[in-house]
Amino acid sequence: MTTATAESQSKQTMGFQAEVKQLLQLMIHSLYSNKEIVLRELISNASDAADKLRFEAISNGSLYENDSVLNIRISFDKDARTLTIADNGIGMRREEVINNIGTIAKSGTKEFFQNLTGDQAKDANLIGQFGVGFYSSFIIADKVTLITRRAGETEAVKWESHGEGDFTIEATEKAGRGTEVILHLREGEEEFLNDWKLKSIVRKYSDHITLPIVMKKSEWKDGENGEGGQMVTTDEDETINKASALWARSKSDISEEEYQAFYKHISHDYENPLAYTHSRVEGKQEYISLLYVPAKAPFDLYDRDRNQGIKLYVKRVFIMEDADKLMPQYLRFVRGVIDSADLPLNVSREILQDSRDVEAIKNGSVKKVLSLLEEVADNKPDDYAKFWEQFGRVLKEGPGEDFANKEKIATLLRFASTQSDTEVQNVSLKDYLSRMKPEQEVIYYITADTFAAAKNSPHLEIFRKKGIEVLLMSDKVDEWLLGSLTEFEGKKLQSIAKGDLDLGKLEDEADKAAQKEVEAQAKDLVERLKAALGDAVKEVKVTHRLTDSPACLVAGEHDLSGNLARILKAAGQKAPESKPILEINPSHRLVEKLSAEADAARFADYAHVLFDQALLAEGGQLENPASFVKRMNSLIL
Ligand SMILES: Nc1ncnc2c1ncn2[C@@H]1O[C@H](COP(=O)(O)OP(=O)(O)OP(=O)(O)O)[C@@H](O)[C@H]1O
Repeated sequence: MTTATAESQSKQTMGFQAEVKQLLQLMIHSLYSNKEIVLRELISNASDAADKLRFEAISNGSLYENDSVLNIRISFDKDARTLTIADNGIGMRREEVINNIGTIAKSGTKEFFQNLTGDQAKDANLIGQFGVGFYSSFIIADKVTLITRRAGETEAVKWESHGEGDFTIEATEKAGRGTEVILHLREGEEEFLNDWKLKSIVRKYSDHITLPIVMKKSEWKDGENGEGGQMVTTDEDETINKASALWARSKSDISEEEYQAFYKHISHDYENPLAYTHSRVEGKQEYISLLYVPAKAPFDLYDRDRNQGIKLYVKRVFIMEDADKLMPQYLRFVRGVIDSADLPLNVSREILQDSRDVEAIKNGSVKKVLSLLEEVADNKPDDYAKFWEQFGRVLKEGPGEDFANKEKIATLLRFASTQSDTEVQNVSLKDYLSRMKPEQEVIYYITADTFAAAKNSPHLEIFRKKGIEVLLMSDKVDEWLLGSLTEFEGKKLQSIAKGDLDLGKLEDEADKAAQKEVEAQAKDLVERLKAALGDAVKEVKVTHRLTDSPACLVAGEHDLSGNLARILKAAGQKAPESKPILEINPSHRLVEKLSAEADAARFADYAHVLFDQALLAEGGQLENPASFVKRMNSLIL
């Protein structure tokens, strides 16, 4: 990944990975107005390094090297124009420095770069989500020196770069373990050499960091001989943040701003969260959870390999960040902290996997998030609409994944419907039930590849005529959802494009008698069509659903819908072969014309065209488009 050109045994110059170069350029330009984040990012890294040391030291106490009071120290040197952020955390070995600081090893890097638009405001937001981390240093520094020693090792490493194309790396000495980042400030960045200003930035961004952030105290010194006084730095240390785990504090002591700042710290998001829930659970399992729902979906929401989301702590000690064990996939957008009082400190990923305690914590946390969403849906519908737009498609994975909470998730789902006929998904199943006709027994829906195909589907004709609402489903995940969500509050969900259409009590006896009569009259035609279409269809029937279109295709009651079969095929999966049923509308002029056609060859052409059109109307693809065109032409001429 990096190209090494050895300059000497001890000092090497190496090129940044191409993506790093690109990111550096972009970042310096688009985040320039956001300089303060540099401190936030570097403090955050220092705090992670301390967490890692604490965790490793559980099994190897000697890593503390007689220095177990962990902290972060910030200092500046006005004359040298440097700002230094130092920690006594885990530190890095030479290869770690090269791998961590010279390359971007994150999942989703490619998607990230593809998403950049060149629009500064939009890109700044994306870069924020991606997490600029250490590289943000170059927003305010034209040279960065990093000196680090891994806990337990003797050799230290010095890394240095101007943030352009390359960096140097060489061996050095460092007494204490941990990392020191020295920013050589750019011209015009003097505010970072101001004691008061630095402290106010640190307080703003890092109050919730659990480590003490220490700076030298400064005090006012009067001038001598009547000259003006000035602030001078003393030798005394001062802790400038609250340094307590925010989630462990009592709710009433935490301000809205602190909750928001903490969210930004753990999520690297620029925006405030949409909602959060903070609770202390006591009883069999004791734990604290502070869980946030973001306002915006991250660019890698659909990347199933991402493992971030929930940080697990045991008695304030950071253990790991592993969304999988603590949140189900369908809630993978949730960010936050879970701090258990019962799990062993040396808990490993394997233990987490099988732990009943962890399962209980997970179940409890899922309930909290679902209740939070319910609360937002009930009390802040505009916020819920925003949530749905960002995460609705992910939540739709829920009923298939989380059987125990199926009903609860179902009440949170929103759909587009024929009620408003717009693409906006804002109809809940409860709304639907409340609008159902008194005689209506099931919830009707249609699935299609696109919203337009669903909305314009011929299958809807009878429903529109009778004023019966139908849910319009066109997200890919809808088919998966409908596989597990088959009823809601005792009412079955029924596809209007599958099986025989039985409108039950929505039809009166006169309707049914008229239908029977049409069927009897079309019996001959149906037989001729079956013979002409042969294997292409499972059956031919007189429709019940169409009023304006000549024909439509319907899947058998127990067959896959045409839409699902196409999704599976596109995904390269084998779908069970099932032939569609062709339903015809004998009162349509085209069908009348077909019925009157005595010439067998022309009749067959009409029959195939009718079938192919019905397939096209529902978003399907013709097996043999050329023969469709040929037939159409022969009929036109
Ligand atoms: N002070 C530090 N001590 C030890 N390791 C560090 C330190 N700073 C950075 N690193 C290492 O360098 C890696 C890259 O840091 P960087 O800030 O670029 O990204 P990150 O922290 O992994 O991601 P993000 O900032 O998006 O959370 C870190 O994951 C960590 O392994």
